[in-house]
Amino acid sequence: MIPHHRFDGPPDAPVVVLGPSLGTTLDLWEPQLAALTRTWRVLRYDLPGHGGSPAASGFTVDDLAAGVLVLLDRHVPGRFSYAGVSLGGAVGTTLALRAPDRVASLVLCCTSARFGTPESWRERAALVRAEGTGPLVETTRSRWFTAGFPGAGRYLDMLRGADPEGYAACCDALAAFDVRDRLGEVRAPTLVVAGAEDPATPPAHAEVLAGGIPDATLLVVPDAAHLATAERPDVVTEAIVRHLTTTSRRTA
Ligand SMILES: O=C(O)CCC(=O)CC(=O)O
Repeated sequence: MIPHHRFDGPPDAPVVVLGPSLGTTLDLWEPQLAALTRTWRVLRYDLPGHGGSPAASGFTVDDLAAGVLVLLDRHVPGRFSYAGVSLGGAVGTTLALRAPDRVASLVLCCTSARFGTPESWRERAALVRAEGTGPLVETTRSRWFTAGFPGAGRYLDMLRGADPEGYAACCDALAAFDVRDRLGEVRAPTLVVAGAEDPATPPAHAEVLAGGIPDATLLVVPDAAHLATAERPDVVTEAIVRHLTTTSRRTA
């Protein structure tokens, strides 16, 4: 399952892979692109049924990570850094567990070692299989952004554009994801970012990640909900650049 993807930035620069969240496309990372491509070759990818990736069913987060690794093996055989939001962050944690020698540095944004109950994800998957993503849009607005954030529209359009089966299959993958007992195995230096007002993956989830990963630091971003990278790029982009710069010097 090789995802639709896009490279930006200098071809010879060190690589950072950017993973999107459920319901968004690789354009989620547009606010960070200019800053990151000054130093890194940026590889962004789409989840199944999102953006340019065809829909698929019956996959796990581990399968998503395997697809990213196949993509990297084709284009970037060495080490890489990785930053992911939510489901994209779960893919990053999985890559750090599967390929510890490859992941030089990790950024986990608004994500979790376990995302709520499997039942809640199965219910969401069933709703979307029956009715599409339309019924989710207004409740998602208040999970993704704090009230009054003016830039929500383009991100909610990504959700509206997601293929129902692809979205539902990602929910199934989240239902089965639980790496709480494996966080101590993550070797990559990790920045954990939480939105202070994120109801989907609240700061308590970030505290579990930062407490369990041996070399982790935690940043809680004020005035941000689930898509903190989009709502507070002023804070988050600078933190990601600083972390990648510092840790790639330490580990390259
Ligand atoms: O955003 C994700 O990748 C998973 C968590 C989620 O779906 C947040 C939400 O829309 O409620």
